[in-house]
Amino acid sequence: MRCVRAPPGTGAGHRGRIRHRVHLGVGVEGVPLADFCEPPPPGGAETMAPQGSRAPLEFGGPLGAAALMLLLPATMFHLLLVARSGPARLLGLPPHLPAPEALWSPGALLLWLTWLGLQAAFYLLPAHKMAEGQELKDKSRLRYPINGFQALVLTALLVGLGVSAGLPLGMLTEMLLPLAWVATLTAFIFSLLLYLKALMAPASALAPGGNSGNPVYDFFLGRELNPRFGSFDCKYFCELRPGLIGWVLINLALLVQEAELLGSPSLAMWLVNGFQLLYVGDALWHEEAVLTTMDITHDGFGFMLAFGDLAWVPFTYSLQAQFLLYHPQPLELPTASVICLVNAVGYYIFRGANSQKNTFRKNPSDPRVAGLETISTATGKQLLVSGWWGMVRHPNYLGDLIMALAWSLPCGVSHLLPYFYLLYFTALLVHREARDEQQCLQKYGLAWHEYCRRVPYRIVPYIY
Ligand SMILES: NC(=O)C1=CN([C@@H]2O[C@H](COP(=O)(O)OP(=O)(O)OC[C@H]3O[C@@H](n4cnc5c(N)ncnc54)[C@H](OP(=O)(O)O)[C@@H]3O)[C@@H](O)[C@H]2O)C=CC1
Ligand SMILES: CC(C)CCC[C@@H](C)[C@H]1CC=C2C3=C(CC[C@@]21C)[C@@]1(C)CC[C@H](O)C[C@@H]1CC3
Repeated sequence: MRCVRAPPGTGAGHRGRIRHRVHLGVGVEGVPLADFCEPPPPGGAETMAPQGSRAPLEFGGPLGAAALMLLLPATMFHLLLVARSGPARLLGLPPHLPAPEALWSPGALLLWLTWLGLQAAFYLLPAHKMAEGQELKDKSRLRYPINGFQALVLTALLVGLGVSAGLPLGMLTEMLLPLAWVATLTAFIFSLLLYLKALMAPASALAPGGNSGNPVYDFFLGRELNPRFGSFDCKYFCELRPGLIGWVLINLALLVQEAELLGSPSLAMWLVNGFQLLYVGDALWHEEAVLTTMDITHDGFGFMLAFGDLAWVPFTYSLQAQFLLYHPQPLELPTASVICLVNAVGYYIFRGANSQKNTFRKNPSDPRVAGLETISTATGKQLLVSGWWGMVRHPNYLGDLIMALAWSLPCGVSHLLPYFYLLYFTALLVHREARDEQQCLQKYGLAWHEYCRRVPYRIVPYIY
């Protein structure tokens, strides 16, 4: 990287800030390295990163993408089948493969399309706030409705009305297989349409990674960054609405079904439902924060996210509740209290870290974050180096993982199956953390190196 001194008044200088500013190691003649590094060219850091066919391939390239496209749906169906089997062995074969008619049901298709339509209608309702996304390559910013929490409340009201009018919500648990099947088909068809749409999109609309030229890889990762039909943003809609709200609705149906079978829901089922509802409610309450995640700012919308959002999240994230319906677990109050404490600690770290960063990114002078130590970077942005973000480089992942543990503990320790989410999520976050580090290194260069020196652990203090 060529290094020059940033002229006074540019982003790299940050004169006049009342902040404990940290200098980035020492460059030539004792001038801090941060003040030397050339800011990225107009268009932002994205323009510095290799794009299109020059971008390094992720996920094992086309072969890895093809394998994942088979492996992910296969894993989801394996989990759905094993959860209802007697032995519930994560690593064993399911006792029987479903007959084709157990997978296909026109009723499930109708229900699924109605669900997508309902959530799309809620998305299109007037929003109390419109948020702006990150700056795009062409310097424009997209606008997004902030009404996800409203969609959750409206769904709850509608389901509540339905149940009081006699809707057999518990029956949903018997449709999970055909629903998962139509969700997977929808994800395939949707990704294909998005891929074709992206062939006509201008270069400026393409995602940095998903336009390698290899159709399998690009189909998996997604070619277009923010595919839209008018003002309807497909990726933003799918990331938070049908899948996340569907997840808690499936959980609720499992709770209702358990109550019908046992007379009342078990304490373990209450805990799993409560914890995961808190998580989903929190995500929708802080909906705006999703606009800065790599899924929205970096990844295209292809099979990975379409399948992940529409099928993987509702049908595998509800695994603990599925397991509990078929394998009820006794849970004493003292154990339940300890599990609640674990979830509370996880949530405290997760929310504290996410809110601290979001507040800082919105307004670094906000009194809640103004006293924190920072490192200046050549882009003009700063990196927090104390508070949550001074403990490890991804404190929010740590909190998320602790919560994942709390969601499995109510299922006891007799089976590995309910711990699948914790295992998968650890792998996902380790991989995601590595991808984020790579992107931050491209964005912040030397300043990121300095951050890594100051905060050496990635997710778990003193361990990783
Ligand atoms: N349940 C699930 O399946 C999943 C949950 N999640 C959760 O979603 C949330 C969002 O995660 P994710 O999108 O991965 O990314 P993060 O919220 O962790 O954001 C990473 C970004 O934060 C900024 N940043 C990093 N370090 C600092 C610092 N020291 N000071 C200030 N800014 C910093 C950088 O962006 P910049 O500098 O450009 O602002 C970086 O790219 C997390 O809580 C995660 O646990 C994520 C994936 C899946
Ligand atoms: C199918 C593959 C294994 C990968 C799928 C990944 C997706 C399931 C996740 C990618 C990023 C996600 C985020 C969330 C849910 C899971 C997916 C879609 C959240 C919405 C969960 C709640 C948090 O508060 C915010 C998360 C943002 C990222």
